[in-house]
Amino acid sequence: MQLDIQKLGCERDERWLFSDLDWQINPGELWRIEGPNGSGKTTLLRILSGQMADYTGTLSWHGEKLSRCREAFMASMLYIGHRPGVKKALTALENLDWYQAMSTVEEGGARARRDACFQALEAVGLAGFEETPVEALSAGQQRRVALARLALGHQRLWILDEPFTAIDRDGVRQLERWMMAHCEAGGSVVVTSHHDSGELLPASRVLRNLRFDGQGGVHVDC
Ligand SMILES: Nc1ncnc2c1ncn2[C@@H]1O[C@H](COP(=O)(O)OP(=O)(O)OP(=O)(O)O)[C@@H](O)[C@H]1O
Repeated sequence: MQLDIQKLGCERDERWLFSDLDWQINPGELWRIEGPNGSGKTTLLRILSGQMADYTGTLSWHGEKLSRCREAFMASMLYIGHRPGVKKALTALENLDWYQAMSTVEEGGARARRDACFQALEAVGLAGFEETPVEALSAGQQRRVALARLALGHQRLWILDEPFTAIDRDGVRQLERWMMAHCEAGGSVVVTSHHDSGELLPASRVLRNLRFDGQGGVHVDC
């Protein structure tokens, strides 16, 4: 087991968004989180990714309470929020290089790190835009800079909030392929999307669904 969620609950403005949620995220599973606006999808992802502590219940990572293994958990998890989360004054390459420097153990030095960033930008279709300031990129390209972190990363658990936003059809398919390949290689993905979940995911054997009904109820695929 990877992430074990027991009796999870979150109250906002005197309304329980969800309560008593029991759920397990195992290696090889791709969880699609669905639900109406305001039902609590982003809140759930913020809790899972360790950004929000205002909840009831217990989260465990590989059998250990998250509060006791936070550092190991944060090193194993990649969160990309619904905003691109990139620094607009920096170039695409500088953004990725900075992210790499912050998040990984130095392997092979600065040159190897830079080469990996070039490859990641190429993988998301941004070859030739490496030295472009992010503020001069389109919304979809900015999102692609953020998603390039998936190509760099070594994290087992991906938590992605609305990653398809502003991405064109080819980009959506590519991202779907990455997510499925990640799970088939033993990783896990949790993803929210208002997008009709593309074309590839619905047929994937790794797909599971968690649905908010908008009235405090959550339905988890078995
Ligand atoms: N910082 C906050 N303080 C208080 N309430 C908040 C805060 N952030 C979100 N909420 C409330 O929590 C509820 C759930 O918000 P959340 O963003 O999790 O929903 P969502 O399902 O992701 O919605 P959407 O589909 O619109 O992105 C909303 O009613 C929202 O008003």
